[in-house]
Amino acid sequence: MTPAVRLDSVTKIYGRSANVVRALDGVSTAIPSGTFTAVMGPSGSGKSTFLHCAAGLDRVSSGTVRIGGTDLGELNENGLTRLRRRRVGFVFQAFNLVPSLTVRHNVGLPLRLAGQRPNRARVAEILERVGLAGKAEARPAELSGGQQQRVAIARALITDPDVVFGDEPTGALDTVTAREILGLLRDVVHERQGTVVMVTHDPVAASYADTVLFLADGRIVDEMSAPTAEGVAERMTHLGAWA
Ligand SMILES: Nc1ncnc2c1ncn2[C@@H]1O[C@H](COP(=O)(O)OP(=O)(O)OP(=O)(O)O)[C@@H](O)[C@H]1O
Repeated sequence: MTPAVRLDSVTKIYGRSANVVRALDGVSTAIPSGTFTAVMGPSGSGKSTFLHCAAGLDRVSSGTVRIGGTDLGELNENGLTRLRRRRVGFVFQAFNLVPSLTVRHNVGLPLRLAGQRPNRARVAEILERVGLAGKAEARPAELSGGQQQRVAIARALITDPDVVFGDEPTGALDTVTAREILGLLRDVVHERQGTVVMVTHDPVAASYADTVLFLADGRIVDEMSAPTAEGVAERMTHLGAWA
């Protein structure tokens, strides 16, 4: 089966001459559909760069990135924009909802941007799935942080994307709410055969994933299946993350 996301020998270089930073250095990995993957590593190891390159938010310096078999390097800017709108969902630490729009309109926004009219029943179904039935007409400011992140997850799912990318999606939430959001992401993956790739600093968050990829100095240095928070924390300590 075609992986949801595949990177082959991906290198990303920032800067030039004396100030060159090799943020990704020959990264190859295949993320199967229907899995939840966490990306961990010390500060500066390349996690955000990995996420941005894998999601088509940033171009790679060399190597290839494929989403569901589409080589992103072969797409022009319009093609890349279309792919990001239709085939990729994003969930950020800061929720990034539009304050003036209702929950229903926030959730339908990716479809509108893609030139489609959001189907009310579909929006209602997604809102129910994320535990927000009855909040369709609320505005973001009327919701708790956890509820706002649920709206962001619903918005990420509305296009039925090949993959949802999360950048510290629980970083702004209290522990209990973070656990609920992680449980929701895990359920989405397992019930809908969705695919989630999440960058996190938190070993407990990573333990909700099926697989953890460990980055150090722009390379994948380890991979852990069925992770436990303790196992992930121990691995991070060996990488010098908390030295
Ligand atoms: N736009 C940029 N210009 C120059 N260097 C950059 C840029 N973005 C990232 N870098 C460098 O690339 C390397 C990897 O950065 P990246 O942000 O991907 O790491 P990270 O693991 O996400 O870090 P953190 O956990 O601190 O967010 C770092 O050395 C960083 O300084």
